[in-house]
Amino acid sequence: VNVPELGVETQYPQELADVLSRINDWGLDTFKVEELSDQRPLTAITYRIFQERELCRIYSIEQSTLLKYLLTLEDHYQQVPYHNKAHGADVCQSMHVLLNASALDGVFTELEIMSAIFASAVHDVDHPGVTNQFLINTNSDLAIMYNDESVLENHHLAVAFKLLQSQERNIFSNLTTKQMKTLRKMVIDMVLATDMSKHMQLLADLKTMVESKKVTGNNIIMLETYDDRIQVLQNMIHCADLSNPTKPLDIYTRWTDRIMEEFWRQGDKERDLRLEISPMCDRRVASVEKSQIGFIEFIVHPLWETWADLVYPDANNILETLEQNRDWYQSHIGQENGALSS
Ligand SMILES: COc1ccc(-c2ccn(CCC(=O)N3C[C@@H](C)O[C@H](C)C3)n2)cc1OC1CCCC1
Ligand SMILES: [Mg+2]
Ligand SMILES: [Zn+2]
Repeated sequence: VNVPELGVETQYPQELADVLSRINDWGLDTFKVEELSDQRPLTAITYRIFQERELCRIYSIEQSTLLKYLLTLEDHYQQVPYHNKAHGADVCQSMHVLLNASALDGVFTELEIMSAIFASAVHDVDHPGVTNQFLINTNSDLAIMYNDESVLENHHLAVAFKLLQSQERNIFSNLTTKQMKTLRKMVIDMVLATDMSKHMQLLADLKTMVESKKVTGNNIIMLETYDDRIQVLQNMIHCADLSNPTKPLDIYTRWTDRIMEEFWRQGDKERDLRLEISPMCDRRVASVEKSQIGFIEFIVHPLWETWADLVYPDANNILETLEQNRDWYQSHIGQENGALSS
């Protein structure tokens, strides 16, 4: 079965190839891929990463099977402002770059790498654009199904694995039973780690690992146990999920626009339901810049500072960009949308 060169049909083959040639760079413009791929950023980016890492050859994955899975996966991302297929594509590409840190050279097996790329691509599939707390507060079917515990993250995993059950989409059909068992466990552990409620524990464990960091002669991290290996991958996908503030400013501000619109729509629902409006979800008292500064100060910078210690000096530029972006938001408090800044 012949497949399109870039995995997706496009009226702009040369431009799309040019943007995708930056697949290994931290500043790849996911929005440009979204526009040039006819709204197929997740398929285009993930397909390119599988090619880049020769995963189809290593695991005998039919390219047409991979594309069928990716296109169906992409169609199962909902049309919400932020947690849509572009976010899935962005986290997948960010993870791909983080896996390339020289401090991690040769550390992870190809199966662990494929698990990490797959986990990132699927990590928010079928996200409804509201938080776990909202689903719990509104007695949603999903909260009932998952007993209020990591409701969204459990759902993303169930959808992702269910899509694999059809033979024409089963990209892992040529893995051994043991490999599939390992992949499934690692993907579950990584996606569950993207639940914000796990953040403090993840960060505490990462700090402990950094303090007792063991490296080889050429400064490569040594990870002996499964727990150590999965802990690094869990923090890695969490970093990728919280990477917007570390990207070039023009890209970062577009993600901010999207997350705020998603939060404000949740606030609109809460207002209509006579529920208390969640923090940062009331479009009438927006302080977009202050929210981002708080998000960076309390969550993103502590996490990325620790990650930068672990892979020192590979993430230094990322940390630098994060600090510059924080300063930019600091100097732009209350200016942008002219809204009353509380
Ligand atoms: C570009 O801005 C953001 C980008 C990403 C996030 C963010 C936080 C945690 N995650 C991981 C997923 C998650 O757990 N949640 C639960 C809740 C925090 O809502 C998040 C959206 C999803 N993602 C937050 C961002 O900004 C904050 C939210 C509005 C202003 C400050
Ligand atoms: Mg999520
Ligand atoms: Zn996410």
